[in-house]
Amino acid sequence: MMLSNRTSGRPTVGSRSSSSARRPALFVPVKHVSRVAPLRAQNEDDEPSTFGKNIDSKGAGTSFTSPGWLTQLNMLWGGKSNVPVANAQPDDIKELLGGALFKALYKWMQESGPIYLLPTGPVSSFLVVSDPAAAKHVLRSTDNSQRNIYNKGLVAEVSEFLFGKGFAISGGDAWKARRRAVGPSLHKAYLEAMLDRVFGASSLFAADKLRKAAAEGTPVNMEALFSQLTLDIIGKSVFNYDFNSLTSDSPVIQAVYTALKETEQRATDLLPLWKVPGIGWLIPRQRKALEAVELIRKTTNDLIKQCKEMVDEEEMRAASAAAAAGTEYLNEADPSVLRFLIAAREEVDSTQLRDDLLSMLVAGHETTGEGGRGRGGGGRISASTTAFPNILPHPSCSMQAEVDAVLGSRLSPTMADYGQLRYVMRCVNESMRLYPHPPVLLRRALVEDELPGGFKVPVGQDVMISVYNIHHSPAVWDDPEAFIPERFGPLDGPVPNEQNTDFRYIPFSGGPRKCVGDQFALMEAVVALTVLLRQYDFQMVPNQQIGMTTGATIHTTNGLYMYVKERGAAASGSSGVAGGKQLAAA
Ligand code: HEM
Repeated sequence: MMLSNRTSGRPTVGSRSSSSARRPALFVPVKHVSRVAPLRAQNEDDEPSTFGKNIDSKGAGTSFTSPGWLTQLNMLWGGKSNVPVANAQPDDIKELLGGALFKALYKWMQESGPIYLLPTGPVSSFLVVSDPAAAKHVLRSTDNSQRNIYNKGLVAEVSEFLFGKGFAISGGDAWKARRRAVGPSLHKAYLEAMLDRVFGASSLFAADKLRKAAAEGTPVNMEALFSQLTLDIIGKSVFNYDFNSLTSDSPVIQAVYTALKETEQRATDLLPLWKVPGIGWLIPRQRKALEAVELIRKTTNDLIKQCKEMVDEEEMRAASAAAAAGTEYLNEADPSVLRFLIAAREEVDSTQLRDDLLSMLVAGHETTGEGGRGRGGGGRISASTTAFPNILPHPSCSMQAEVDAVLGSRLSPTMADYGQLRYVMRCVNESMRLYPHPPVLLRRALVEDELPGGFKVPVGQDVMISVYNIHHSPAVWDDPEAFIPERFGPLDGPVPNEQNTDFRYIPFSGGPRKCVGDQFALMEAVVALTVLLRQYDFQMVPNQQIGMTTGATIHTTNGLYMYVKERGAAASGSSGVAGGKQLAAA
C-alpha cells in the first residue's frame, strides 16, 4: 500500500520553513491535525490557550493542578512567558524520569502543544521540543562554527565519568578535531569489509545459537539475542576484540552496563551527589560505577597497547599516503577502527584515543538499564527487535520473500545483495520511526535564542528534543501509530534521513552532532534481520506483557519472546554457502 502524503498551506507543526520551501522535502508532511497545537508563540493578547497552561504574571501556573511553586521558581521567562507549561506534578516527574518518560512527553504535547516547558525541580526545567522546524534549528545550531548556540549540556555532564574527553560528549574545537579524525575510520571500504566478515559472520553465529531453541520449541528473548549480537559486532568492528557476548558473560560487558546505568541515574538524580568532588568512592552506587569504568579503561588501554605493537612504520606510511591521496586506508588483516586510528598516526595522547574508542564502543552499542539484570536488553537494537513483532502480523509482509529472492542459496548477504534488500531496509527505517532510540536528545543554550515560532530560549536553558513525539505526531505523519514501511516512498527511492524529510525523521539526530555510525547501524540491522529470516520463521509468544521503558534509549521491561522454527532445507540454505564462503556452523 502506498500512502499519499498531503500538504496544507496553514502554518502548523509540520509546516515547512522558508528554506525548505525553496528546496522541497522529499517526504512531504501531512496537513494540520487539530489534536496538536499549532506552532505559535503565545502573547498577552492571545486568548487563553486550551492546550497548555501559561505562566501568569505571578509566575505560577494558571491552573490549580499545575506545578505551582515549582513553576514559580522556574521563572525562566522573565515573569511572563510565551511558552506553555506542562501540567505536571513534581511527583509525576520524579516517577516518570525512571520509567517511560517519552510517553508522558507525548501526553503533555497533546495538552500543551509542540513546544512546552517541563519543570523538573526548583530551579531546573526542560524546554520540550516536538516540532521538526524547531528541532532542526536546535540541532543545526549545536557545535556549528557559524552559529554556535547549543551544546550537549546535561548529557556531557552525566557521562563524563565514563567517556572522559571522548568526542561523543566533548564540544567546540576539541570535538571538531576528534570527529574529523575518527569519522573517516567508518569509510565505505571499511563497511564493505564489516558486512561480510563481522555483520554476516556474527549474525550467522547468532542464527546457529537459535537451533536448540527451535528444536525444543522454547521461546527466545529476541531483545537479549540482538543485544548480545550487537555487542559482539561492535567489539570486533571497533577493537578487533571478541567479547564473546553470544556465549558468555564477560566482566567487561557487565562493567559497560553498570557504567551506563550510572549515567542514567545521574541524569535523573534529584540530589546530584556525584557533582560533589571526591566523594564518589564513598557512595556504594557510585563506587561500583567507578570500578566498572576502571575495568573498561584498563581493557581498552590493553587493546590499544597490543595494537600499537602490531603496527609498523610501513603500515603508517601506507595510511599516511592513502590520507594524502584522499583514498580509504584499510588493513586487510585487521580492518578495525582501532587499527585505522593507530596507523593514521593521529597526533593524540593515549587518554584521548582511549576515550574516543569508548565513545564508539558505547554509542555503537547504546544499551541501557540492564546493569543489574544480567546480559541482554538493548535499546539500540530495537531497530531489529521491533521489526519482528511489527512485521509478523503485517498482511503484506514481504520481508522474508525479499530475503529469499535476493539471497538465493546464500545464507548471508553480499554487498550487492545489501543494495537489493530494500524492503528490509524500509522495515528497519519504520521501526526506528516508531521506536527511536534515543527517544530524546538533550541540548543546553549557550546564548539567548529564539525558536521558529517566536519562542524565547534563555541562556542556560536545557532543551529536550522529543524524537519520539516528532515521529508519533499526527501533525507530522499520517497514521503515525501504524507500522507502514511503504510510507517513505518507492523502494528504489532514497533511504529516509533528516535531510530528505526536513527533520521529520531524526533517529540518528541531525546537524553537526549527527550519529557518526548511521550507515554502520543500518547495514548491521539489515544484515542481522536478513540472516535470521533466511533460516527461521518467527512467531510472537502470545499474551506476553512486553512493556516499554526508557533511560537513554527505549527498551522493553520484560524482554521480547518469540518462538523460532527452522524453515525448510531449501530455505535454510542446504548449500551451506554464506556470503560466498563455506559455513562451518550451519
Ligand atoms: C541504530 C543504531 C544507532 C542509533 C539509533 C544511533 C543514534 C545516535 C544519535 C541519535 C546520536 C546523536 C545524539 C545527539 O544528537 O545528541 C548518535 C551519536 C553518535 N553515535 Fe550513534 N547511533 C547508532 C549506532 C551507532 C554506531 C553503530 C556507532 C559506531 C560505530 C555510533 C557512534 C556514534 C557516535 C560516536 C556518536 C557521537 C557523535 C558526535 O557527537 O560527534 N552510533 N547516535
